[in-house]
Amino acid sequence: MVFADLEARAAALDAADPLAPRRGLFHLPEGVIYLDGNSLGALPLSVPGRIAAVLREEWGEGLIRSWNEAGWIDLPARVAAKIARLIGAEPNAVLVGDSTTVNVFKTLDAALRLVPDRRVVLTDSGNFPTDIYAAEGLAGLRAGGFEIRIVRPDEVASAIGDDVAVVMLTEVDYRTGRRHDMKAITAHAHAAGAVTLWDLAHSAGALPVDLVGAGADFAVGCGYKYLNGGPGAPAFLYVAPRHLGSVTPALPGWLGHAAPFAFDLGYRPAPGIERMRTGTPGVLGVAALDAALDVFEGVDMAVVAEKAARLAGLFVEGVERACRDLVLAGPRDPALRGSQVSFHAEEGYAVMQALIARGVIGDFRAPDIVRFGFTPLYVSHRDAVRAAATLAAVVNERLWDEPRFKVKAKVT
Ligand SMILES: Cc1ncc(COP(=O)(O)O)c(C=O)c1O
Ligand SMILES: Nc1c(O)cccc1C(=O)C[C@H](N)C(=O)O
Repeated sequence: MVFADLEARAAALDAADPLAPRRGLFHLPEGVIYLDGNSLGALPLSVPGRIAAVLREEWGEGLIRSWNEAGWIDLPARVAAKIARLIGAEPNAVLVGDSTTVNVFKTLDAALRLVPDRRVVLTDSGNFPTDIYAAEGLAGLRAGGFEIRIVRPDEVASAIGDDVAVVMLTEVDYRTGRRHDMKAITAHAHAAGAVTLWDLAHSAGALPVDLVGAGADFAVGCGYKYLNGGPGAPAFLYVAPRHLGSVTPALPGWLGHAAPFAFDLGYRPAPGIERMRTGTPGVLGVAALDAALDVFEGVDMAVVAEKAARLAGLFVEGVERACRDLVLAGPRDPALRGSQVSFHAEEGYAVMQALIARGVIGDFRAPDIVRFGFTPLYVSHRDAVRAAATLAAVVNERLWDEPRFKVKAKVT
């Protein structure tokens, strides 16, 4: 076997892995090595039963009474508190709901209102496009608009000048895995009189995040990636408590009112983070996310990050040893990246399809990136080594060179 030594090392690491028992909390299809939890997390086994109970008992039997009797009305806040622990936020500073894109729009608007005399939103070319689209949409609605200045990721710190109102960044680059230094950039932004908005889509549930320690102002993130809330799961947003009193939502809604059931015609914001709520939360999605988040109970995110670094390290070592044609995209140092690694690959789309056909699921990102997410709660060290061996075989033996692997699907 090509990787006999790596296999032996992986087996020893698995045997000593404190997170290994967590794998049993997930449904994982037979014969699949799942390295795409950075796009859609795997299904926690607790979710189907919880959804069935919400449907049959709470909705079916309880009907409208369940808002009070099953606690639907407080459920988003309970879920938000679970997420808050994972991202180093104050428990009352996170709101669960809407999509990440909507939350970018809402928090960016709130951030800009804090710095009314400036007209630049600084971001980088590694940001996920939806954040920039949402900013463009907002710019079109605000009197006088604002400039969206896009620089290279390595230029961000030096580009924070005294005209910048908001530094809006995704902490972990969705393509390369490169990770920004949140604390340093936030300090830099504050020194220049700007505020920060962090997209944690590829951070929350993958890495230790410390919003309070970094002094972050605003943040958003996804529920369906490392938080395993299921396709289209509710997203979240964060507003630092020091800003909450002065933040008014761009799209106020009745459930964000100080007294929703007074049905006043005039809007008065709720005192806390609830003021950012636009409308009724999707209870089914929030309940699924609630059950899913239990897999993190008692988990130390520092231990998750250490395992992620070992998994990715084994994978990169295996791929680079066996396969000269693949070039690492993004940082080699685990301290500088998130929980994923990517390679530049010629015919990357077909390579990924051939890999998926052999039971190793990652994804492809244009123009030439094959991307692998390592979710330490359910990926083993052996998985990482076997995935590397399968990828090397696909590339070295040109197993991707079949017409069926070149047909582009609607969703990649
Ligand atoms: C960094 C980042 N932000 C935002 C999104 C989009 O989030 P949503 O589909 O919840 O709007 C994604 C992925 O789709 C992402 O990777
Ligand atoms: N949200 C997705 C979807 O509905 C279908 C396919 C992929 C996604 C993703 O989340 C993509 C992801 N943000 C990325 O990093 O590429």
